[in-house]
This record gives sequence, structure tokens and C-alpha cells, in this order.
Amino acid sequence: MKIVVGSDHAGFPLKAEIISQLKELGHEVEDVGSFDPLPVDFPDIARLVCDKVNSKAAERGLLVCGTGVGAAIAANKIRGIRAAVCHDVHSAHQCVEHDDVNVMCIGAQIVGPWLARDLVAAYLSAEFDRNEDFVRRVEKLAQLEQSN
Ligand SMILES: O=C(CO)[C@H](O)[C@H](O)[C@H](O)COP(=O)(O)O
Repeated sequence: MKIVVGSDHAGFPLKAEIISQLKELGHEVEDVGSFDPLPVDFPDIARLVCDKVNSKAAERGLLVCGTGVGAAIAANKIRGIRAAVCHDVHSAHQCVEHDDVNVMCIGAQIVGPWLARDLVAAYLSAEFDRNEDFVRRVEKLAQLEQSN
């Protein structure tokens, strides 16, 4: 799978670990930064990741900031993006299965590298379940975007 990954300064060290894991798992990875630990604003990185997902340059996105929260807020403001902060393995796969999440956000100040590995593996191995209830709810999410 082609995965786009981005982080701010707080997520920078964990992003490097996640990229190593993705490569080990055989995924193709595009890193959109940041490329050093200097402060950078998470909305700018969220834009870069989400544009790659929306243009289908990548199938899924991963964002890492301090808590995952700012990255998720930013990503969810971009049309076509369904982002979620996931710090437990169940949410990491169910968010794809039920909600067709296309950008998962992780807080590097909240989870360690080993839990992050499990979160990433759960997220990437999950697929959207095209059950009519889930499809209808995701369509309603798109309608909410249009109504703003
Ligand atoms: O977690 C974040 C946003 O939800 C960010 O990664 C930052 O950690 C947070 O905004 C704090 O900013 P700082 O410049 O690292 O103090």
C-alpha cells in the first residue's frame, strides 16, 4: 500500500520509527515532513498529507503530532478526509471498518513506539466494511461537509 506520513516537531522522532516499520511491512512510504526537529505548525503538515490522500497519490495517511488532536482537527477540516486520533488498537481498525477513516493520527507524547507499531498495523490491515449502515453513515459525513 502507498502511505503518506507527516509529523510536526513533537511527532518527528516517532514518525521515523513508523516509517521504518512501514518499510519493513513492505509499504511504499512518502514522507512529507517535517524533516528536522525544529518547530513546525501541524496544520501545514496535515495539509500536505491530506492533499496526497485526496489526490490518490497515497491510499492512506498517517499524521503524528504531540497528542494527535491538533493533527486530527486540521485534517478533518479538509474536504474528503476522515481523520481519527487512535491510541487503542480496537479504534485503529474499527475506524477504517466502520468509518472509512483515511488519515490516522497518533500522539507521540501519549503512546510509545511499541503501541504505535500495533496501531499502525491495525489501521493498515483494516478495510472499510461496505455494510449498508456504514456506507449510509459515511455518506452522511460527506453531506455534513457539503452543508457548511
Ligand atoms: O499536539 C499537538 C497539537 O495537538 C502539537 O504537536 C504540539 O505538541 C502542541 O501544540 C504543543 O506545541 P509546542 O510548540 O510543541 O509546545
